[in-house]
Amino acid sequence: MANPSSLPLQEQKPRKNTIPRVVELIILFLLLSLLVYRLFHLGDHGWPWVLAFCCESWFTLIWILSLNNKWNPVYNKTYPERLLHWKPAHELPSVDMFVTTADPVLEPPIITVNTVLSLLAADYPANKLACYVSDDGCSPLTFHALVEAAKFAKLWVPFCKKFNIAVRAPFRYYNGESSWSEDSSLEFQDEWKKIKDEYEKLCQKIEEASQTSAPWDLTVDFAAFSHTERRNHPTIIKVIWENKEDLPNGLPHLVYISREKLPKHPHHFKAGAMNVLTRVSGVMTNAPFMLNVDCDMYANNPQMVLHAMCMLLGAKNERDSGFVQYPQCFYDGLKDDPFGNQLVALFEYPARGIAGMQGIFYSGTGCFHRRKVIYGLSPDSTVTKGELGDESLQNTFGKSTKFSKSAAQILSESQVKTQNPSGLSSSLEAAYQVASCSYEHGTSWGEKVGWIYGSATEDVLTGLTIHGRGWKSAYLTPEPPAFLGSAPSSWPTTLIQQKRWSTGLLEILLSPKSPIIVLSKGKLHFRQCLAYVWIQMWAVRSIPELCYAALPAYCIITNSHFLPKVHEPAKFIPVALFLIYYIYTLSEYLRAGLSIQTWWNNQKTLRIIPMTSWFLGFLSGILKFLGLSETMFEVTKKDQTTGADDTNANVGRFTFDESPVFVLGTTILLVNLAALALGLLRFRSTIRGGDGSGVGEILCSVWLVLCFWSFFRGLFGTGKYGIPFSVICKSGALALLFVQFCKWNSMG
Ligand SMILES: O=c1ccn([C@@H]2O[C@H](COP(=O)(O)OP(=O)(O)O[C@H]3O[C@H](CO)[C@@H](O)[C@H](O)[C@H]3O)[C@@H](O)[C@H]2O)c(=O)[nH]1
Ligand SMILES: [Mn+2]
Repeated sequence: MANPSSLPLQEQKPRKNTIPRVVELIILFLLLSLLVYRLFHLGDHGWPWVLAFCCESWFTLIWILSLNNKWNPVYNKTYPERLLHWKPAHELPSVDMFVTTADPVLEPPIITVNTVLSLLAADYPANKLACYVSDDGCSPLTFHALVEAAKFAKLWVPFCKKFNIAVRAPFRYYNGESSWSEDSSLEFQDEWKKIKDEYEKLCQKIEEASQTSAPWDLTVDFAAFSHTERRNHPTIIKVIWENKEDLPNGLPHLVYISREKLPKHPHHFKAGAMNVLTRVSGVMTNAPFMLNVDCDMYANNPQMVLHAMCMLLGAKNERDSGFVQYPQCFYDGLKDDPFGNQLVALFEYPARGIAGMQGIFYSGTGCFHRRKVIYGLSPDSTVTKGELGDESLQNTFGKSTKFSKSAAQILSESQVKTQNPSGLSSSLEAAYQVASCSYEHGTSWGEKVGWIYGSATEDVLTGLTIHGRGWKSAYLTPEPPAFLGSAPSSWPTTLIQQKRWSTGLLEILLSPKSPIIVLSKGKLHFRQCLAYVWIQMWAVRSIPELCYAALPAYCIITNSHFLPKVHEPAKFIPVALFLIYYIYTLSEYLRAGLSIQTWWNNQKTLRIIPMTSWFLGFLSGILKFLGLSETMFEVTKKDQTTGADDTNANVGRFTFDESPVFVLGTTILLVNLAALALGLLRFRSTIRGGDGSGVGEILCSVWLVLCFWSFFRGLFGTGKYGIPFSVICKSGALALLFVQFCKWNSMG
């Protein structure tokens, strides 16, 4: 038998992919044939033909990019049980765990508390872990909840470890009917009930505190919160719990941080919060690895640290695991993903393929970073004495001597553990210093080190910067999933989230940090660059999508055509494309274990989102580029349970509000309805052929109406299920304008 300590901690296996590849190439061939056909007939038709040609060229380009993404899918397997043979527990490296929260209303503290509890209970020596919570909401309620949570953790964590509980976020654990069977030991049953009671008390305390306006005594522990405003307050740092005796079976440190905020000062949203977390943890515990999660992403697999360590310590070459990313998965997802926001297919196909190149993108949560990578190191780079000099360090990392020392330790990879003989509180002064607004002034934070500023999708930008230095990243998909979060539970929230993402991604593409510029510096792989371009073009893709969607209606209204006629053999090209493409996507969904309904729901949203959210994202990205406005970060609302209550028929129903995204969507629907009405009036001549619009245009228009079916229902819905009257009016006016435009054009 092999010596267990010589077995690899991780393996990467390519995933067989022959049939999808062949189909992808067939689709590419068909797209190219369509383009050739169009080119040959360019002279015979008007501008709809030219526009169709442009759009289809674009779609072909996107197809090539997506083909590149999916070409070499890989699968990583990790062996946490071998890790313990490999290294005794007390030699495992430390990990600082970061949780960000920003708004006690949109992100109820009980959710953050559960995430924190799940992290504190991870299967890892407790004296190697520290948990830091950043609260951009500066909320005494969040702080209060965490203080109470720490008390509960003293029962919860030992209970989880003693009985090897699978799910360590109590709200999920106690959600199941009964988590024990008849033959569980009496001792277990007793503790189970006792702790369930305690958890209910905890929930009640937090609930009560959120009802009353100021239940806490602002004079004692909460004094720091008096006279604070969310956007204007000094730093607050509280060591809620400290593992003073350094016990491996104790409870990890728990620290609350609300960084300083001043009204006119740029705070860089989550990226700014992450940098403060990085620095405060640097002066306090300075672990070589950092895990970060959003407040709603609880650890669902207690071994997630061990799995990540297999990759971080077990990669043949350190450069192969600059960071380790777990997929974003969601709990209690609505049945059949009505809003298309559960991202399963995205994390199964493109993500796995990109993992086979330079590595998956950093996606903001469920990610382990090497601190030295975040501090700007390149793989194999050796740090010179000069760079470790005080002056150089302070220019890069700021004026705190304590922080500079900690950074020097990380950069020179000296194994000496930060000795904090007098405990975390001895670092408080330095912690306050590095969390202040002015600290980053004149340093490299947000530029070369830390989370990079300048995009609402700071995650993709930060990951790109890391790949740009030559690091690779690893994608881990253990079973059960490492982290689970809450997907937006409503349609407006989904569209707003997509808008933020597309804007943020476009911001990167248009900035000096764009992948194309990074590519020219030499360390970003070419195919990886294409993958970044693919995702960062989301917003831009709205334009050809909208144009192409306007074509069928335009042609029907003006009685012209942009598709081959029924009698032409060339008609088989679009028909084959349509059929093969949709069968291909359906097979992807089925292989990933998703339902046909999920596939169809996703296909619909894949048409709606680009034409609505991404288009608005495009506009705000361009405005920002022209310096006319600043982009914002609208925090996504988190619900504790979403689909759990299946008896409620309205769960997953589409709701609408007055947002411009709905004006766009409704307009597209109305235009197509108008076109179809006209087409029906002319139905007989349409069927007979001639040079006017034909069956193809009608079918396309019908298809669009099907894709926008939720909007169709919204026209007749009442209350929040109906599209607001003002939106219908605006859309009606826009639709009329479009019809009028078509008429002018056909006359001119
Ligand atoms: O000023 C801010 C704004 C947000 N956040 C936190 O950032 C996280 C993500 O915000 P959320 O509203 O949940 O956005 P999502 O769109 O769901 O987040 C995805 O997309 C973001 C980039 O747009 C990434 O940062 C996230 O990690 C990724 O999960 C949450 O923990 C927030 O508390 C802050 O700490 N400060
Ligand atoms: Mn989120």
